[in-house]
Amino acid sequence: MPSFFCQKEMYEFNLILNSAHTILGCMELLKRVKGCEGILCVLTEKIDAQLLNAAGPNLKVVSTMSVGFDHLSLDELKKRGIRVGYTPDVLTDCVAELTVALLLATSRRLIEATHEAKTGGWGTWRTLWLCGHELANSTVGILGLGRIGVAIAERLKPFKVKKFIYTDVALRPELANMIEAEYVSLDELAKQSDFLAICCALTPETYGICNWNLFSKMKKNAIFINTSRGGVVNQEDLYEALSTGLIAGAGLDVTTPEPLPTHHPLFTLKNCVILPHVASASYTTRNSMSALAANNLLAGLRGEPMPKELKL
Ligand SMILES: O=C(O)C(=O)CO
Repeated sequence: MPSFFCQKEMYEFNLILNSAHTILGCMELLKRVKGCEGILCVLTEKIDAQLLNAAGPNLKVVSTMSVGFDHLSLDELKKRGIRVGYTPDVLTDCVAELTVALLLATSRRLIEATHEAKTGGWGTWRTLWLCGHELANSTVGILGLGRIGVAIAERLKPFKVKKFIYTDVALRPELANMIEAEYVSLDELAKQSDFLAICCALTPETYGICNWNLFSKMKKNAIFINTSRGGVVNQEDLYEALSTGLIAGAGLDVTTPEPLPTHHPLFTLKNCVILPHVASASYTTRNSMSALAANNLLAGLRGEPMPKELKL
């Protein structure tokens, strides 16, 4: 995990780098942050009251190499006057691209198909074998319309999608106009969507919002795609919806927990495609995220405006 902890000396910053490709244990992390002025973290590191107390009063800035910030206790950071940097925009294209790939892999059953081809299931050509659902003439719903939702819609439009609809805590007229998306209620989003892409941040309001209540209103042919955070989905309800044919399929890049244990029931379902949180995993994007996170950190340490600061 590329975490850095900074202590300012006379002219330079002293970097304490976790260069191991593992998450530091809680006790180790608490030990290492002591006295630091800045922390550069990734989304697996919980920045909560315990960690902030361990860091102590020198801490001025937390820079997360992620667009999501549900791993940060914002109230605690605000209370202590600690500035926060994050990495929006630089990953939008990459996440949108992966979302489209996951949507197609799920709706056209690509993982099942390659498995059949490899393992002898490929017999004579059969009329309905491995049939899926196509985007042409479909209605695509977006739950949480931000930059990423718009980028997904822009990429899906050439597939001849008939209509884009969205819901959010408020109307997003500027973004919606870019993709000619219509605002609907959450119920209507569930009822009308052939493809439902979840793009909202994980907040107390969105925690578990994709639950039986939502799935039970969806179409039987609907494909559910989540590249936001696992916490927005009630996974027991999703399992029930998928295994009983209430909806046609789900593609998940995010789960609860991560990694999802290999014995998890969702892994037993052919109509559930699960990826290990790789939406932003391109060399270009990860480089941009790292550079932005480092620049946010340095600006915060120097008391300068950050390239991307979260307003607390
Ligand atoms: O930046 C984030 O929040 C991610 O989830 C990276 O994919």
